[in-house]
Amino acid sequence: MSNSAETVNLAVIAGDGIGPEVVAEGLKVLDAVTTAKVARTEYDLGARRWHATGETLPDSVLQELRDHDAILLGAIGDPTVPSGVLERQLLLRIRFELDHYINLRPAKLFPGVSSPLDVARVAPDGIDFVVVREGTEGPYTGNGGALRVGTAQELATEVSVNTRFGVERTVRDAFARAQTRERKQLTLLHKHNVLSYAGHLWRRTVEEVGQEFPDVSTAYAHVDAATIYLATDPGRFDVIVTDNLFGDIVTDLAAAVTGGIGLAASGNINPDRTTPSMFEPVHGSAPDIAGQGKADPTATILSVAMLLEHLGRADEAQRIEQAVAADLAGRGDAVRSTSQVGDAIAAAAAQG
Ligand SMILES: NC(=O)c1ccc[n+]([C@@H]2O[C@H](COP(=O)([O-])OP(=O)(O)OC[C@H]3O[C@@H](n4cnc5c(N)ncnc54)[C@H](O)[C@@H]3O)[C@@H](O)[C@H]2O)c1
Ligand SMILES: CC(C)[C@H](C(=O)O)[C@@H](O)C(=O)O
Ligand SMILES: [Mg+2]
Repeated sequence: MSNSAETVNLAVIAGDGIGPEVVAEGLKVLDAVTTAKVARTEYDLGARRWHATGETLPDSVLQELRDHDAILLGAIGDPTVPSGVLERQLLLRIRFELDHYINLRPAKLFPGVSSPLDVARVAPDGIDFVVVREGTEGPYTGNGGALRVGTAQELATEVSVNTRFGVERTVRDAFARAQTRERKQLTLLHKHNVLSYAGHLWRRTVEEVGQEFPDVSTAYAHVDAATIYLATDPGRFDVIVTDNLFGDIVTDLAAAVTGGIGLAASGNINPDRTTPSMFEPVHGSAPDIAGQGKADPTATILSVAMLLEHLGRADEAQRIEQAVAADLAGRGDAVRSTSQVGDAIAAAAAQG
């Protein structure tokens, strides 16, 4: 339980595309539910700033971010900026510099939410799992290069970096999460039939760390087969642990089968709490619907719940989850704007 008088120093990066639209609703719900004094600092980062100044993430801003209790991010990325510039130099830089080694992505099918799957047939007991995605290694480290660019002899490499240290801390975190859940089951997703060096490190680490968690059962699936199971038998998963890239891909699929990307929340977490963790929807800036009030803010609102939970305000997080669950149960086919969804959830959360 939290001290209701506490101040939460929150850094807000609304970002690009639908980012500002969904963040506004996330903050609306936060204000409706929390008794903490929220001191917000808004950071103008993303495409607008890059065009205006050429800056992505100045060192001084990164330093300021460190002084907050948590960060709320909307989305980064814009078609007018070369692909990868904002993603790498802004978003990934924050995740790496703040050592967000756990990218936590719950996938839960809420009652009343329609899935493209025939859930009654393929997941009669429901879908409720969490992906523990490694957040600071894998092919995301920028370890690679290109030679003879633009020629017929062009060569490009993108090396996946996996350290025992990085894999072990992720796997241990995933086991610990599995231990708190009813089914206590951990599945490693990898591709050790082909990616032998990294795959065997992950497999051995799961075997070894698993000795510390005898009550957690373990399973393994090659990531390609896992996409089959996510579509045909998603109820089999409880906690998934996987590397950075596989985790990115399977969490978009996980979102799709649990009602859509507009509902999928995430946390970039530093479990050691040496830096502020950052919470954001799994989705991107959705340039195709930006500025139209069509974006579903639910993923951001659920990310705010994860943020509150992380800050020890579990009761407030639960109130948001309950308000979202009630809203989802009653949604039907009605088309509502981004702010109408936010208003409804904020009102329910305030009462809860
Ligand atoms: N964490 C992030 O900031 C993040 C995550 C993913 C992608 N991106 C970036 O976003 C940009 C667009 O990427 P993309 O198109 O591949 O992925 P995207 O997630 O932005 O969009 C994929 C599809 O989902 C829809 N969608 C996304 N969020 C929605 C919401 N809240 N409500 C309703 N529909 C929603 C979009 O309209 C689109 O059809 C790229 O620059 C990409 O690099 C950023
Ligand atoms: C935009 C990109 C760097 C990011 C990722 O790959 O992690 C996104 O796809 C996500 O899922 O948060
Ligand atoms: Mg992604």
